[in-house]
Amino acid sequence: MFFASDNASGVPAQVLDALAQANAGFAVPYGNDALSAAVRDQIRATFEAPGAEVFLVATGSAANALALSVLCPPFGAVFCHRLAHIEEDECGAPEFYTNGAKLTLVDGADGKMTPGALDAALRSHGGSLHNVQNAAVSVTNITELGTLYALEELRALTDIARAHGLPVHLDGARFANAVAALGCTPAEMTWRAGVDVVTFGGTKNGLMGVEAVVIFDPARAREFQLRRKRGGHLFSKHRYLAAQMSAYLEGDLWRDLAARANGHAAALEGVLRGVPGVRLLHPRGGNMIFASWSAEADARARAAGAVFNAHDADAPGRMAGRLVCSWNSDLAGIAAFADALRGG
Ligand SMILES: Cc1ncc(COP(=O)(O)O)c(C=O)c1O
Ligand SMILES: C[C@@H](O)[C@H](N)C(=O)O
Repeated sequence: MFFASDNASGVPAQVLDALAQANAGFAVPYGNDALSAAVRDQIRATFEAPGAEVFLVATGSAANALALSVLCPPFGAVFCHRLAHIEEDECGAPEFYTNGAKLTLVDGADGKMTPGALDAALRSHGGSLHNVQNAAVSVTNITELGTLYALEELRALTDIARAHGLPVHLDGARFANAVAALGCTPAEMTWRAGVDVVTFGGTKNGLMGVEAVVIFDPARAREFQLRRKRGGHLFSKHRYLAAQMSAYLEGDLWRDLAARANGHAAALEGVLRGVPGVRLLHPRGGNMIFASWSAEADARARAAGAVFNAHDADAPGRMAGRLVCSWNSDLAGIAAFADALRGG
């Protein structure tokens, strides 16, 4: 019954095997080794973007903050949902790595910006010398509330950004879960949908700690390279990041792992719908569910060993939780969780 986060999941054997294989002998450092070069090519092929530049880092926050630093100047503003991870959970890293840019927050139900709200925010900001200048738009898919932007919804936002002359960053910490849910290709959810820079997440989907920043405009790549080094995020023993990512891409393991995590969440959703008093708070887009229940049910579940993050409830006296499923969640734990909520 461990639903705290997909950051808590283990690493599949294929990835551990790849690390062991990459451990043989010596390899030149800092990403100049053959395996790192091969992985960059593998990612370009996965995204159908032969001209893209690819950079591996070890955390999603570093990926986001460094990506935004090449899109937004210190006097700029990044427009994002008010619950965006870059706003809520990165301790000011985007503001730090952009040397002071602001995050301008946009509202929208279920963690999703609407084109109208984004356009209104862009029109009402940055109009004069006295304002921070509108500089970029950031979208998360799967969102922080576990919901999903359809391709046409994503395109509607990027069209608004383009109309205002702004680039788009996609926080893809759960990119694989979104692609698996949409049944689309990586290209269709990125450059073909108007995204300029994407973080291709691996850590939540089974890797030990690797995220790939994919920059579709190579003109921005040199600055990213320098900022990654200056920020202390250029791994010297880079082959171990590359080995994880190589296994992840091999045979589309990344899609399979995400489909499994999404499948476990679908099973959990199905069971929860049958538990009296449980309310689902947002449409499930992938591997995360937000739901509420009585205080008594919450106490029973936690006493039974369920581990999950508390969330704002939908009514006084009720409790709520974020339930995150991983590639290696187990169906027995899902059933036990529902039984604990139900009370027997
Ligand atoms: C939507 C989203 N973006 C980015 C991150 C950042 O990842 P990290 O915790 O590796 O910095 C997370 C973390 O889980 C996340 O949920
Ligand atoms: C910080 C926390 O939200 C983390 N990003 C997670 O999704 O578990």
